[in-house]
Amino acid sequence: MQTQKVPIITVDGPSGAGKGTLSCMLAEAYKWHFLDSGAIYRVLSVAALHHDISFSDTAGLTPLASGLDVTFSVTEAGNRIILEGEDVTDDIRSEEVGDAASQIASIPLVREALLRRQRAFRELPGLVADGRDMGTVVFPDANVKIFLIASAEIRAERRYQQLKALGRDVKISRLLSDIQARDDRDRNRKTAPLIAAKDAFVLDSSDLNIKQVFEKAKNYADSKLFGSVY
Ligand SMILES: Nc1ncnc2c1ncn2[C@@H]1O[C@H](COP(=O)(O)OP(=O)(O)OP(=O)(O)O)[C@@H](O)[C@H]1O
Ligand SMILES: Nc1ccn([C@@H]2O[C@H](COP(=O)(O)O)[C@@H](O)[C@H]2O)c(=O)n1
Repeated sequence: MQTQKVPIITVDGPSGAGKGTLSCMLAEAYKWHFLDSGAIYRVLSVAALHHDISFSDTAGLTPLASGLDVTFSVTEAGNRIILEGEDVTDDIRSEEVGDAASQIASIPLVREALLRRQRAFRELPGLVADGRDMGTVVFPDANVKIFLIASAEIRAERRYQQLKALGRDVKISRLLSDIQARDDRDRNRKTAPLIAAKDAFVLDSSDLNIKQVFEKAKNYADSKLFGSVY
C-alpha cells in the first residue's frame, strides 16, 4: 500500500516580510494546516527564561528543546499556545522574545532537536509552513516554496504600525536596527541560514498590499499544485 504524500507549501523570509499573514491566508484558502515555526523558537526562549537557562547554553537548551512541553490549541478565543500549562500566546510576540529566539536558533543542536516536532505538523490534507528554513531544511521536498522579502525599512514601518495599533510605545529607528540585527544573525549563522531555496519563488512584497501578495502567491501555488498556467 502506498501512503499518500501530504502536500506542503513553505513560506520563508526575513522578519516582518508578511510570512505569517500570507501563510494564514493560504492555509485558509486551501483548508490546510498551518505551522508557525518561529513560534516554536519563541516558546523555547520563554521556557529558557522560566528555567533560568542562558540563550547560549547549548547543554541546557538542547534537552529543553527535545522535551519542550508546548501545545498549540484551537479554541473559541482563537489559536492559543500553552507552555508548561501557562498561556504564552501574547508573551511570545514581543521584540525581546523575537531577539532571544534568534539567538537560540543559531545553535545547531537546538535546531536538530526541534526538527521532528516541526515535521510532525505534516498532516493531510496539507500544510502551509512559515519560517526561515522550511523549504531548505525542514521540508526540502515541499511542492511549493515561496521566499517572501521586503526592504528592511518597509518591514520596520509595518511592524511600527502593528505595535502602534496594539498601543505599544516604540521608536521606528529602534525597530529598524533590531530588524537589521536579526536579519544579520539569521542570514549568517552556519546551520540553516536564512536563504532562498534554489527552487523557491522569490516574491518581493515591498510595493504590494496584502491582497496583491496573496493573489500572486496563490496563483503560483495553484500552478505548481494543479498545473495551471502561471
Ligand atoms: N504586503 C503587506 N503590506 C502591508 N502590510 C503588511 C503586508 N504583509 C504583512 N503586513 C503587515 O506587516 C506586519 C508583519 O507581518 P507578519 O507578522 O505576517 O510578518 P512575518 O514575516 O510573519 O514576521 P515574523 O517573522 O517576525 O513573524 C503585520 O502587521 C501585517 O499585517
Ligand atoms: N524556521 C525558523 C523560524 C524562526 N527562526 C528564528 O526564530 C526567530 C523568531 O521567528 P519569527 O518568525 O517568529 O519572527 C527568527 O528571527 C529566527 O531566528 C528560525 O531560525 N527558523
